Amino acid sequence: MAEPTTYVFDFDSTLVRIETLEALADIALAGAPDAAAIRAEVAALTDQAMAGDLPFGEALRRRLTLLPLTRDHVAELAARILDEGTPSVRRNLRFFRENADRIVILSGGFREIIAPLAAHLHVPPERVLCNDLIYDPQGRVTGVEAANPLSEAGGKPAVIRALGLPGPVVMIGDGWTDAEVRLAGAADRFHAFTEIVRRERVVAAADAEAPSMDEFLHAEGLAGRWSYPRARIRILLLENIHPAAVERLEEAGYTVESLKGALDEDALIEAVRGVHVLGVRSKTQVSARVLEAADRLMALAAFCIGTNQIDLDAAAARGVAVFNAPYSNTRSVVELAVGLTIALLRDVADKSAAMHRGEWNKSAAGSRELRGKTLGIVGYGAIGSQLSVLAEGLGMRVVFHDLTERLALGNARRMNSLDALLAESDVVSLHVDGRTENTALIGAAQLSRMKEGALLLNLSRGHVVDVGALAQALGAGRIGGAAVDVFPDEPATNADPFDSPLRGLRNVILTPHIGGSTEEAQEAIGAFAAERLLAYLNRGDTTFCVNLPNVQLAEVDGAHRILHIHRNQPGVLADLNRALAAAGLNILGQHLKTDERTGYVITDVDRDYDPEALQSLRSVAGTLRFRMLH
Ligand SMILES: NC(=O)C1=CN([C@@H]2O[C@H](COP(=O)(O)OP(=O)(O)OC[C@H]3O[C@@H](n4cnc5c(N)ncnc54)[C@H](O)[C@@H]3O)[C@@H](O)[C@H]2O)C=CC1
Ligand SMILES: O=C(O)CCC(=O)C(=O)O
Repeated sequence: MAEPTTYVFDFDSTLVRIETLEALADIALAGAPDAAAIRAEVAALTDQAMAGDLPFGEALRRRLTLLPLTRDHVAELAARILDEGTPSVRRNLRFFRENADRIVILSGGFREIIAPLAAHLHVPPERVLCNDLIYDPQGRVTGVEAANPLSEAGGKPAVIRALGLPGPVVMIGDGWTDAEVRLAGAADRFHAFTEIVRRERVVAAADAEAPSMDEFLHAEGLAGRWSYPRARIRILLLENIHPAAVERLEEAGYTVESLKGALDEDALIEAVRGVHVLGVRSKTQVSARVLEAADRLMALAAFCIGTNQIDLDAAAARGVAVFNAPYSNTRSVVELAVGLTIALLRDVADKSAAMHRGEWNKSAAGSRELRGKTLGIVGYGAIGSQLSVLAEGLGMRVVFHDLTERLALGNARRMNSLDALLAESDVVSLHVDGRTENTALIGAAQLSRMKEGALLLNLSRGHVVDVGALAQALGAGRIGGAAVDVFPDEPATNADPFDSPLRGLRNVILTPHIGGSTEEAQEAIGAFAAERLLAYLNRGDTTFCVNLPNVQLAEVDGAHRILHIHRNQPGVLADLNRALAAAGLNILGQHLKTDERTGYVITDVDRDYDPEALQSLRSVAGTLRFRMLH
């Protein structure tokens, strides 16, 4: 039987994202007047040694001489070393724990710092090969044990050879001293680890480059041949999505590209090829043509509420899961609607513009209080119903109209028809969703049914109002004022021009689709939508998915998970289970959920199977998408 492979891991900038001596310098030099200069000198010496420009032993001694290090400083760094774990190491803890008997940690660093992380990874102390600090009686660091080969140049290959390992040796690290292990013949393969720092000379000397532990495990066949390193999963975010989302997705190991504006259909068709996850806001039209070109797309996120910009049916027909953030910006929209209502009732926008022109016009004519007026809310969903509560709190009477049965909050009254609502309201606020049937929901006929001088707010979608008809009604004085946040044709970026028949009209407040654009809302949306994407990518969870059956799933533990999305047609589950049985899979758990067009089957299986045999699952009739997680 072949002897098992030993995996030898460097520590600094490999298992942890720090360089120990630089982190110790920060602690030991805190508050010292020359701290920055000494810190820079320490970093320069580390770089020279790791790039192979300075012998390791000399660099180590010179750095230790520069620092007033004590036992307390070392203890302080050791206490927080688990927090410094490299991101891709932290998400692959299972690999370390399950293979601890095949792992060696090899480092020119210090035992006190490495030991806590080694214990966390279940690597036994005798497999931690590193330097030992020596202290004087006052606890000051005076150097390292000189007899240890790791304190000198060429130490790493010597130590590995001395182990006399019977099987192949694979080295992974970021520095020249790691490359030397392979160059000296003490390792059979060397992976240059570049997640934290990338050194050309080290990469050039390596058999392979590992931008993350996922890539290393994949290259070594350690995660199973079906696994796909997360860094190879490309996420494209458009329309200036909040950095909270980018950070969260990158931290989880995915490759994220973020663009400021929206893309038109042709540009998006080009951009979406090879992309696994697309994130948009309200302006990017994700049409059937775009989806057809999206050869790798698994998931799509609308970092907003509305999903009318996405062809949900076409996405479902390709097994592409679509998510949104249904609640994160609702409060922001409601607050703006309240503010705009007051501004319209008091003619604030025109009075302010006049003041800017140098005109003083103190008058109560036409200015009215909010209190006692009737607010008509069209669309009593998450936003409409929240507005209802706030408006009542401000003393308004509320009536609402919705197509579906909704619980009336407070004293709000349901109106059986839109016309009845229009006839009774002093202020009409639109909060319907952007379905196509809502095009021109408010046109000339509806405007003519509103009370003389009533106000109209549209913070829903541009096509819901016929803006030509609204401009006419405003010009004729039938409507007393309007606040419009959304438009049938919105510029794709801030650099593009805006035009509308509503421009220049009296008591009309125009805002550039900013109902949900508050810092709070954008951060909350970023975090929420990113979590939904991660739940889907990492465990197949479709909670809050708007176009596939919703299944809430826990993390897969001790099993492999097969995700199978198919057309909802008779016999798929039976065929799938026949194929699973033929592939020799032992099923540990299975969920099936369907809606009228799609079925979603999640099968957790024992890890012991032939991956090739799984290919047959792709040919089960009706299959739209098939994915393996482990
Ligand atoms: N201006 C902005 O920045 C923002 C705009 N929005 C828009 O606001 C819309 C509403 O958001 P939510 O309240 O969260 O959605 P929601 O889905 O919770 O509520 C929409 C309600 O409108 C009702 N509805 C749809 N068509 C109707 C019709 N013709 N007549 C009467 N009721 C109708 C639905 O039954 C539903 O109860 C979103 O779909 C989005 O288009 C959302 C956030 C920010
Ligand atoms: O600000 C955005 O991206 C769009 C907000 C919006 O309209 C929505 O959430 O549906």
